[in-house]
Order: sequence, then C-alpha cells, then structure tokens
Amino acid sequence: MAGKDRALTLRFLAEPADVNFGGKVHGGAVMKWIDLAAYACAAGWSGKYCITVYAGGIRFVQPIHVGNIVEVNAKVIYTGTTSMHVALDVRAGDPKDSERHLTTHCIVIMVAVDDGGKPSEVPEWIPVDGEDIKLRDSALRLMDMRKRIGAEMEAHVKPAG
Ligand SMILES: CC(=O)SCCNC(=O)CCNC(=O)[C@H](O)C(C)(C)COP(=O)(O)OP(=O)(O)OC[C@H]1O[C@@H](n2cnc3c(N)ncnc32)[C@H](O)[C@@H]1OP(=O)(O)O
Repeated sequence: MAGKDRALTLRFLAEPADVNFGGKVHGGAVMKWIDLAAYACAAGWSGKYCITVYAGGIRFVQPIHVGNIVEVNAKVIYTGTTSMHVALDVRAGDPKDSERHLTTHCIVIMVAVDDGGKPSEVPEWIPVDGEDIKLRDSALRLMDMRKRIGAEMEAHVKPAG
C-alpha cells in the first residue's frame, strides 16, 4: 500500500557473470542492483511506476567477490511533489557467516509517472526520529549543492550538430 513501506532490502548472491577481468564484481553490475533497489523502493512508497532521474555521490568503498551474499538496502529520505530521494547502501560478505561489510553507497532520485509518462504526485514522507530528520536535512543540502553542480555541468552539455 502506498505511503507505508519506505525501505527495502534486495538480497542475492554475486554470480560469476557479474565479475570483471580482475575477479571482482563489475561497478556496472553494482549500479544496476542499486537502480533496481531504488526502483522497487520508490514504486513501493508511491504505488506508481517510477523512473530514475538522477544518481549521484556513488562511492565504491570495498570490492564484492563472486559468491558473496549481497544486500542492497534502499530507503526514502526525502519526498518532493513527484520525486523520492532514495539513500542506498550495498553490503556484502561470505554467506557462511553473518558478517557484512559496506561496499557501496549513493543517492538516487526517482520520479513517479502516470500512464502518459508525466510526473505524478507521491505520498509525503515525514521524518519522525532524529536520525531520519538528519537524513532529510542532508537530502535538502544535497539538492542545493546539485543546483550548483548542474550549472557547472552545462558547460559539458553541447548541443547536437
Ligand atoms: C525505468 C528507468 O529507470 S528509466 C532510466 C533512465 N531514466 C529516464 O529515462 C528518465 C528521463 N527523464 C525524464 O523522462 C524526465 O526528466 C522526467 C519525466 C523524469 C521528469 O520530467 P521533467 O520535465 O524534468 O519534470 P519536472 O521538471 O516536473 O520534474 C519532476 C521532478 O523531478 C525532479 N528532477 C528533475 N530533474 C532532476 C535532476 N536532474 N536532479 C534531481 N531531481 C530532478 C524535479 O525536482 C521534480 O521533483 P518534485 O516534483 O519532487 O519537485
């Protein structure tokens, strides 16, 4: 039901097909898992189909090895009118024990869309405890920083032709 579950975890094993020439999981595979978890989290919160509008601040902290169990945690940390800011962290470890280490974290912004692909309103998420208020405030500060980065990036976006 929309507006109920703001967090979820995807859990699976890193397979040989996910590994790069150096024997570790591809950064691109990790980014795909992050996008899937962000989608599932945003779709669950909004009750609508969602698309990725922004992914940023990705940090690969430690590698993931083939055969590791991987947990991708996603949670809504801010909602706008049609957007949901989702914080993600990826943890991995040997499935034979319970120890997991942080491998990657980032922020993804998803937008709910209607059948015509137009942005569509989402339920508001209101932080209650101190930790969630900190996350919401951080999302607001990041929004402000992104405006400045976006203006700087304009120089790199050349019109086709
Ligand atoms: C299934 C998939 O994952 S598809 C993967 C790739 N993703 C895509 O192809 C999406 C391509 N982008 C689009 O189609 C369009 O940008 C849309 C439909 C998402 C949004 O269209 P826009 O004309 O930008 O709509 P609009 O200006 O109303 O913005 C909608 C929301 O997105 C947010 N948004 C738009 N661009 C950005 C951005 N660069 N960074 C952060 N948020 C953004 C806006 O702040 C707004 O949020 P709010 O309603 O909570 O205030």
